[in-house]
Amino acid sequence: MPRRGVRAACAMHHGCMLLSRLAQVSQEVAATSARSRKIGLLAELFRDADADDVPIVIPYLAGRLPQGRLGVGWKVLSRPVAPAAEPALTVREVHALLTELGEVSGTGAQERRARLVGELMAAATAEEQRFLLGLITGEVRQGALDAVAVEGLARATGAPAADVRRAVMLAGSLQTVAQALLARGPEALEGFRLTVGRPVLPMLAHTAASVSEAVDKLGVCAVEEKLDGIRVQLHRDGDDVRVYTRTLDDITDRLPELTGAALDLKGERFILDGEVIALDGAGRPRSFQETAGRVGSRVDVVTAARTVPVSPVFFDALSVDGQDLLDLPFAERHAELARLVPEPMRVRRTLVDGPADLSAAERFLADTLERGHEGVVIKALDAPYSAGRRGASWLKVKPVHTLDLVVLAAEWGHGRRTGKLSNLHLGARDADGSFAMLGKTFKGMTDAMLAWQTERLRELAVEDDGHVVTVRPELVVEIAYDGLQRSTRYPAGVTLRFARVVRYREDKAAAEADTVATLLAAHREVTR
Ligand SMILES: Nc1ncnc2c1ncn2[C@@H]1O[C@H](COP(=O)(O)OP(=O)(O)OP(=O)(O)O)[C@@H](O)[C@H]1O
Repeated sequence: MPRRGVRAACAMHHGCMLLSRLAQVSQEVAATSARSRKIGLLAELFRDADADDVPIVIPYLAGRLPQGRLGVGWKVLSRPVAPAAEPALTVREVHALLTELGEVSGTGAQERRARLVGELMAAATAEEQRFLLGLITGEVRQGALDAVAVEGLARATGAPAADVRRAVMLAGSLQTVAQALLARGPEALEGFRLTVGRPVLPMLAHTAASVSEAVDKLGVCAVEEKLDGIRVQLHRDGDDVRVYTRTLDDITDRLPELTGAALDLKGERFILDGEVIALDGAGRPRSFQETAGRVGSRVDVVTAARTVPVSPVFFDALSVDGQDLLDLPFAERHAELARLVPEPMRVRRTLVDGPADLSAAERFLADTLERGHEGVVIKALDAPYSAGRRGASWLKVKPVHTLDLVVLAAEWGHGRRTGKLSNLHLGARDADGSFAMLGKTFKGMTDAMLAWQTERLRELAVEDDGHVVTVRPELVVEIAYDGLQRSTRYPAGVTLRFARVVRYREDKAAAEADTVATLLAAHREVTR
């Protein structure tokens, strides 16, 4: 520091934000539990911010690193460095340096990383050092920051919050919308329209404990089979077909079957929402790993498609013939879907006439489980498509409960597992954005999973004491368990019984993991 290139770029923008401001606001937002105060703090920050700083400011406030992994360990980070007396670092300088840090590789990488961290810390004040440490180790997480930021942006720019939310869902990125809003004002929101070829975040479901609970809540509803495959969004514009995952990755090339299916449909322009799944000759689902393998690997697509062919099964239509259907009630969207997509390519469903018709819904669930699927999704017929949100109008019911937890640390294995990171420390999200450890498991992992997790966890490591490797809390893993038991050794006062790994959920971010509160609510009998 100072890094000349970055400084020069910054000097041209008078509004270049100082890191000290960001650190200060971050602390204030964390310290208050009042949502309106958080919104006010963020609105004030956004008003002062340069539009180009905002795509950095938002993830840093939320505790996310846009660079992904930095490869810097605790040993390097915790080395004491005399702090700067005066704040001078800009947010953009820090971002450039962390980006450079993330790109360091090859021989001498460790020394080079240590030197960069030293430079960064020496340029930071004591308060900024604390902020950076929290950011890099992933300890600082502001849960739900994005929702508060949407409101803050609305207040700072005078745009209606609902319009900002809709733009974010259509853009699939809060940062993009924030930048456009601050650069051009509320009119910029008109640029974010549903467009064939541009993916939007999918609508998600809440959990219901039983079919009757769901039908009670929703009244007249559709009960649909819940297929345990991979969520896909299919876009067709003439001959151009694109397939996106739930995290908006383009996987068109990996699933040639979907391009074929899209081109066979009668419509020329549409966006469909559904699941892709590998079925056996009898139409029963093959293992989830087989479906996931098709989506996860790019190697020899032709052979893969021959050995494990997958089928698309659609359940919603977002756009047909250039008409945006998002705000239409589900019943009307489904009518469009049925017009376009023939029966075998749509999920099975039954319509239920409210609680009086409960037995029909229960029979449908039993039949769906019988056919090897994991449960049902029960949907209100009058609800719009709330992209990117866990709408209250989709409720999933599954007999087997699993948890999506975050790996906090892992222990080096023994015997057959020497050299592998084996025993996982599992955490659930807590109200303050941190993670509470719920227990450990080394069960349920295949050899391939062990090898994979060892490699991934080493990349995320922040500390290794030779026994336990502490990692940035980023990997989400799906855990099956037999219940909870009280334990004073864990912060939530409970631990999982017979926890075992089902699969890694790379499609989920740590912020989407299950919370301590929902876990305790689901096991009230243990905690009472
Ligand atoms: N008929 C259906 N309607 C909606 N989603 C379905 C349907 N069948 C299967 N799904 C899948 O179920 C998911 C909805 O569950 P949810 O939004 O809670 O995500 P999730 O946490 O990944 O769910 P889970 O962990 O239960 O698989 C969808 O993302 C989709 O992939």
